[in-house]
Amino acid sequence: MNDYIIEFSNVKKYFQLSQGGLGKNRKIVKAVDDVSFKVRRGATFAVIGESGSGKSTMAKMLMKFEEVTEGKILVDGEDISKMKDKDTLKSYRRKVQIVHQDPTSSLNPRKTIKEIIEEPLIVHRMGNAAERLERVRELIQVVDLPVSFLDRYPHMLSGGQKQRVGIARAIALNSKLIVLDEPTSALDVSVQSKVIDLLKRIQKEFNLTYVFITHDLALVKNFADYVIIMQKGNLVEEGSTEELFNNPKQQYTRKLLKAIPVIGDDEQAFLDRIQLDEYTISM
Ligand SMILES: Nc1ncnc2c1ncn2[C@@H]1O[C@H](COP(=O)(O)OP(=O)(O)OP(=O)(O)O)[C@@H](O)[C@H]1O
Repeated sequence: MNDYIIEFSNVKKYFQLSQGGLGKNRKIVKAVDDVSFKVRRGATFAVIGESGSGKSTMAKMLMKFEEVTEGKILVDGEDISKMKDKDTLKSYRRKVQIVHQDPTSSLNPRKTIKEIIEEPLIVHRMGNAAERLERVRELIQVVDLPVSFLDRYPHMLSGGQKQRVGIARAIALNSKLIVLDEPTSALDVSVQSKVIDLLKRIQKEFNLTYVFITHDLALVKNFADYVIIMQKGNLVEEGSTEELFNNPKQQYTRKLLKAIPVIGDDEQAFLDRIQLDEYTISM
């Protein structure tokens, strides 16, 4: 099997704006401009960049919510831009799932937790009702929530608990590739650490690859294996997390690293805890 689960080769995504100029003079936004990288299977691959640098556009292309303008994206060696028919797309979407930034807006408030986790199983016609219920019960326990939560509605859960539900839903179909779109930025620092612990544990358990989109460099340092830095649609630097933090080559990266806020006591405790969890079994 190929070591790399994702390969971006000279990927471009240009948006033509409907406003601003006519004909040839129509304005174009180069959201992603000639970007190439590879993501190793089982790794946590962080995509860092300021707002507007192209992170979400890359995730959308990976999930086939946007088409590439030029270039190639291979997933498991297959060129996803060639996937057009409904069935191929549907089976591709089983492979890649996303955990959204804000669990409050990403979980349907009118559905129970059981219905929310079960939804992808229904969409992909997995099992009968009894088998699905069995799977949902298993999933809620994987994310360390009690089975009794299945009858509750999202508003009855805390932010961290809701994000656990989002994670359970993302792994329901046994997808191996998960896009984490700022998965902890809407959570308190103490809750963040627990969600990161959970993500680390299930990554090992199910051999997941994470594409971790974030602004949070402090978190990247303790969570990611490999990092790319995006600026205005361009990939400006990449490397292993250690390499990049210890020896940044580009001025822009150095500027970003300098901008990591001085961390407060509870954040330091959070980072210490993450490091500690490398060596201990977390609950
Ligand atoms: N559908 C679209 N039409 C036109 N321009 C777009 C579209 N989607 C994104 N863009 C533009 O592409 C650029 C990259 O946007 P993108 O959302 O990928 O950045 P980002 O790094 O994810 O930002 P954020 O961290 O704020 O989510 C921005 O200039 C944005 O305005």
